Amino acid sequence: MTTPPSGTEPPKPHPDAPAPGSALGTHYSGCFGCGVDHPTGLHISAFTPDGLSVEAEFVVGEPHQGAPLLAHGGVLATAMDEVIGMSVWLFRKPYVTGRLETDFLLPVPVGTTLHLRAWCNGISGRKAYLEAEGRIGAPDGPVAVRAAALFIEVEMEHFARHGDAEAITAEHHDFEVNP
Ligand SMILES: CCCCCCCCCCCC(=O)SCCNC(=O)CCNC(=O)[C@H](O)C(C)(C)COP(=O)(O)OP(=O)(O)OC[C@H]1O[C@@H](n2cnc3c(N)ncnc32)[C@H](O)[C@@H]1OP(=O)(O)O
Repeated sequence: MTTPPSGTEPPKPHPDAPAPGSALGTHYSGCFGCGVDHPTGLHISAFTPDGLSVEAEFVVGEPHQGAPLLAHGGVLATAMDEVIGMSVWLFRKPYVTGRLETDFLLPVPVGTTLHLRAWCNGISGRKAYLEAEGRIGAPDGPVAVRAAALFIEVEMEHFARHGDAEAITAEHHDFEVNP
């Protein structure tokens, strides 16, 4: 379910994608994954090396523990969901996570810098097929976490109908919500 149908081409950068090397802002200041105003969130900040994929560093801290001095798997899955969500946002359409598969390959001690990377393998209709990995200590370090995801394209109206329309219009002036 997270593998693109055969024949699906890898996507090309959107004409309005950020330039290679650009930092990516938060999609919502209150987001648990990337929100700058979230009091206890992961505060992931990322950049795109090529307008197609996303890279970020996440330092595992004491608030992220499951077992003593080891990262909680759910926190790591959240970090993967976040960088994958950032990468699909590069295609300039709103998507939500439909399915997220996560493999935990190595324990991740508190104090570790996880080097995260997310990319898209293909888009077919409303479905985007994405992957991510988290490597310990360096961009070419050992892979500790791997994820595969199916994201589903929605209308901006999805967030207004199920969430907070005013917060969306306040932070997304480039989208028309509930015209
Ligand atoms: C302001 C900020 C902006 C930007 C905001 C960016 C936020 C990013 C945040 C990080 C990412 C998140 O955590 S997002 C939050 C977590 N996710 C959610 O809350 C999503 C909750 N689920 C839903 O709202 C819904 O189930 C949807 C939208 C995913 C799908 O509902 P729908 O629109 O009615 O469409 P539906 O017909 O059911 O599905 C469309 C196609 O996808 C397939 N499909 C759907 N779900 C799945 C699934 N889990 N596994 C496999 N396949 C699936 C269906 O079989 C179908 O295939 P076919 O029959 O066409 O072949």
